[in-house]
Amino acid sequence: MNAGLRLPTVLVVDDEVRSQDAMRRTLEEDFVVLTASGADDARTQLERHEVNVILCDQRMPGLTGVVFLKEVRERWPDIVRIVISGYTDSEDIIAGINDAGIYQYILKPWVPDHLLATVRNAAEAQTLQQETARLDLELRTATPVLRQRAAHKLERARRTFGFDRIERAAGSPMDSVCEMAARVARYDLSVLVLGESGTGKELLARAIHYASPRANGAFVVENCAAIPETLLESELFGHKRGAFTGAYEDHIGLFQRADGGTVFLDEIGETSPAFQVRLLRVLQEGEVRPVGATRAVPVDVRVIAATHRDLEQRVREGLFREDLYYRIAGATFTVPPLRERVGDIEPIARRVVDEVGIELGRPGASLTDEAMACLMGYPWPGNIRELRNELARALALSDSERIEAQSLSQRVLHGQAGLTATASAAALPASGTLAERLDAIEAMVLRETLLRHRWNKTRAAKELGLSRVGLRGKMVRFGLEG
Ligand SMILES: Nc1ncnc2c1ncn2[C@@H]1O[C@H](COP(=O)(O)OP(=O)(O)OP(=O)(O)O)[C@@H](O)[C@H]1O
Repeated sequence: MNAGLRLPTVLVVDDEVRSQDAMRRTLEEDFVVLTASGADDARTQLERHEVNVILCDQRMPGLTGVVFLKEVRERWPDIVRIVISGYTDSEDIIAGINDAGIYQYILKPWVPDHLLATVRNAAEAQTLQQETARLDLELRTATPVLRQRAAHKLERARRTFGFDRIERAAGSPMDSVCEMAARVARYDLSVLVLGESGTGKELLARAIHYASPRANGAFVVENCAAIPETLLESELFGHKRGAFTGAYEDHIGLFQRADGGTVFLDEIGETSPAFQVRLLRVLQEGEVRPVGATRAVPVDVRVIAATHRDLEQRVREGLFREDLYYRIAGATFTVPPLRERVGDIEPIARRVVDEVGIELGRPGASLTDEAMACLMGYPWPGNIRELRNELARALALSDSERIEAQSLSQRVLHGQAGLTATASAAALPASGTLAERLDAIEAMVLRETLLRHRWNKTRAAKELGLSRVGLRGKMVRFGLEG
């Protein structure tokens, strides 16, 4: 161990002292280990120390680990979250995996080597982003060898978070969104990302950051709808000790922490007029004044905002300030819902199964063709987030590493939402030429019928009034395989 290096800090939250001790012994060579026996204790530790990784038991007095980690995600989004649980808790955890943004869950009884490897990987993922903030200096001042190393690290971050990370099929509507966004990324314009929940707005914002000259700086995320307004101001702009009850120490806000980088303000449409005034002032003046402070601090950040609302409509209704709207909407992108880009389902599902497989400790997981066909026949009102939850649940319930159609939930299995919604406006593609929209509907009907007939082409063709050869031709055209 090198005494000169600062070890990353892990906070272990467990009400059993024996488990705390066992984890401390496993981790203490590589990490500074803090412990807490419950949520209150953990909050105090998080307020006092800079924690890199949190390891939390799912069974806690008063609330579950996942619920607590959701709060941690909202208040301290940079901390990597790991939950430890018994097998019987898995349904709860799966339901909360995305909400709480859990990096991994570890099953009890845990094995020391596995626990240590998981926490090491988590800490590495966390430092990757922080390291990029230091690269700028390194790049400017370092020897050629160090400069090369810094450039290599930045390249790694770009690969992890860049436009290539946004899975899509060839010719997807996301191609033009990514192409335009990549162009805009180079300039210091504010960006507004519109789109339904779970469509990948944050992913697009991250890709813009890493394709921008600010890539060496931090990318910080704040969900404006997740915390009460007073806390939001203090989170973004910081506060001075004693500014309000509970402000025991000075707190540096996200704008200052992201100096030189990008702040992603999610759900901006939910903010109040009073908050909008404050934000507008910060953006106009390029400085923040922490709550309770007398002096303002200059900050240099690019703002990318996102909302699932129709923001122009909210401006017309007087719910969102017009001047702020024009300030944040330097360039606007709309991420289409998944049902309008059915072709993207396959590559996204493959990526998600890979990721979820690793998160659940089952790497190498895959989908049968029948399961994939079910995914493609369903309209995904909750978009990619719903797809992710569905696949995590299906993999957890599968006996093998290959997810069968039978492991999918009833609504996805029977394409029921797809079938009923085919007739409803909700599933109809809302953009594209008439021919493109009719194609999307035709593909959905074919998929659903084939699925019901378990890919028996003779029966599906009969029901649809097609010849077998005619059906085969359409299947090739729409890329449908049983
Ligand atoms: N094209 C894609 N390829 C792979 N994964 C994707 C893609 N789009 C979204 N995802 C994944 O889907 C999940 C939801 O994406 P993200 O959080 O970016 O959506 P969002 O629109 O910002 O959601 P919300 O509005 O609810 O905050 C994330 O896990 C993200 O990694």
